[in-house]
Amino acid sequence: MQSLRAYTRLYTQFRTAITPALASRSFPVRQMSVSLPQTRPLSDTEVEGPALKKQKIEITTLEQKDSPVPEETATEVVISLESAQSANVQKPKKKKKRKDPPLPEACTGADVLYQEIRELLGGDVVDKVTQAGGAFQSPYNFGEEVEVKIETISSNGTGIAIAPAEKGPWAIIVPFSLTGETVRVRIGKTDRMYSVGHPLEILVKNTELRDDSRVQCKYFGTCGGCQYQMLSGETQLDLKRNVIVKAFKTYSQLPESAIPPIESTVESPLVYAYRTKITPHFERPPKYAKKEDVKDGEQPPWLKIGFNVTNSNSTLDIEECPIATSVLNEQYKIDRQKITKNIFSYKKGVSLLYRDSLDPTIDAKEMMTPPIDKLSDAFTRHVCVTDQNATAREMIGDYLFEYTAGGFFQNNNSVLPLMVDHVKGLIKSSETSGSGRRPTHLVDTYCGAGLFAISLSSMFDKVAGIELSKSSIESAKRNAELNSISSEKISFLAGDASNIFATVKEFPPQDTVVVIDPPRKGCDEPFLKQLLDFRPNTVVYVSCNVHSQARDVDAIVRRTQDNEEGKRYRLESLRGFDLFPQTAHVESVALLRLY
Ligand SMILES: C[S@@+](CC[C@H](N)C(=O)[O-])C[C@H]1O[C@@H](n2cnc3c(N)ncnc32)[C@H](O)[C@@H]1O
Repeated sequence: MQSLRAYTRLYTQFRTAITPALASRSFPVRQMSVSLPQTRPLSDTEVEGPALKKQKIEITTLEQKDSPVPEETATEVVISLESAQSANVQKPKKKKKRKDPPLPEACTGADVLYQEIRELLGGDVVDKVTQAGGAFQSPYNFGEEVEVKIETISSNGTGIAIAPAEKGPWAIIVPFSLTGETVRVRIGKTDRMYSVGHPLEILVKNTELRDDSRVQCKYFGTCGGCQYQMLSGETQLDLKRNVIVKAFKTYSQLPESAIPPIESTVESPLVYAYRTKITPHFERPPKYAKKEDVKDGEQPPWLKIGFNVTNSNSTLDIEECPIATSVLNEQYKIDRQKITKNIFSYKKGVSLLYRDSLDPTIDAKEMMTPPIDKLSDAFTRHVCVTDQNATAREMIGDYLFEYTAGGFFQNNNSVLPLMVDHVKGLIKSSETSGSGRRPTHLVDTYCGAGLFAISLSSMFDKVAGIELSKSSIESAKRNAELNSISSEKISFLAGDASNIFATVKEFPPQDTVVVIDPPRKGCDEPFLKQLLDFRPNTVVYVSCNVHSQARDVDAIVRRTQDNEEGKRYRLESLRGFDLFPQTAHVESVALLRLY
């Protein structure tokens, strides 16, 4: 009888929590529309930055789930509770004390957030709570509504509030909120030392920074792609500079005197319609779906094609993404209709690819044969490539790059020439502030399709690039050919970045520049060891994750300082580039030189 009461209580709690969701399938959209601007979405995957991954919606227990709650899942849970009631009710098993999951991997988004929460609550306090087994014990109930005041904006772009003293040390992270704002939130999922607070209404706005009329996307406030559309460009650049400052404070132990003044973040010429790759996704039809649901090609409510809802694994249906280029949006619109029509032919969820490309049907050699008529419509026409294995191409500065559409290439080509020019300027400064000599050799590690190796090649006598992806190396070789760089001068190798040093033994380290542009996790120990053994005069470290960059730069500087003999690296320049406007992501370029 007692167990039955327990089930009934749980069932009632559950119904109370999900009633708003059942009233509207787009629960979070409704919630956000109360007070936050309705606007736009985006994003994508892998090593490059803003990431929206396709994930299956799977909700098992009330405690585990976070809004929004899809109706079909709610029904499933109700059925299972009812069948438990009618069956021979077994005594619920005593819950085993759950062991806390391991700490997040260093330098990941989860780790950065945890470190920032530790900093706010106090490391000792957090350690005490953790030892007492309370790191995942939220003082709030799931679904509870509370008012919170935002203390700061985290590096991932969400506001962080601290729970009042009587609740104990705890944080609430609130997407789309700003420092100083008071927000009414609905408590969602719990993580290590924090709860997610879904914003319902901003009671006190930070009018100095926020102007909701800036928002250009109707999905903004719900979609997980953008965080900053309500801010001016200038504020976004300042926040990103601050992310670099914090990263070097937290992830390097370099003294302040060893960190140069961090320059202002370089603005992207395009702040909307800049993104050259998007990867929206959708799930196969749910079990309850019927073919008649797709009447006259109309999209049924259960079909969501788009990106993830912020802080959630569920998909938000998105018709267009204003930060993506127009050719991507045009193709995506057409495909949405086709997918809807054929949705019952999909047996699995799908992640789509949209890549902006110069028209690949035009002969590339012809494009690069002088005189290059850059004004010709045919040569500058952009198309959308959707086949992962097809070739995409773009012009960066005076160089043409081809690559496999599904492979890596930077996603904002409007700002790339500025970043490449900045790297050129850093290298040139060797002649004045460094060795006083022109560096003659370049090693481009993690080179992808050869962006830096090729763009910088005119500055050097010899260039070598290395990259793990064989298809990217094929592209890099072809790009050297397309841009008429001889194989005597430039070579590319497929393999682990650390292997390059064995192949460039004839490169004079004192006249060599090494460019490092690793994936988000940064460099591994074998790479750092080989780099430090080789000891090039100049290192330019480009990164889409300033936290792993700060850790690696620290290792490079301190390990040469610890070595009493010989020269030491100095961090000479640090600057952010806004490759991802409207989001919290920043690309960072560091210069290290041996003295
Ligand atoms: C951030 S991308 C940079 C690519 C290139 N520099 C560019 O800007 O286009 C990082 C690249 O590192 C490659 N990569 C990942 N792990 C690697 C490893 N252990 N050794 C060499 N390359 C690696 C990835 O395939 C990816 O192309």
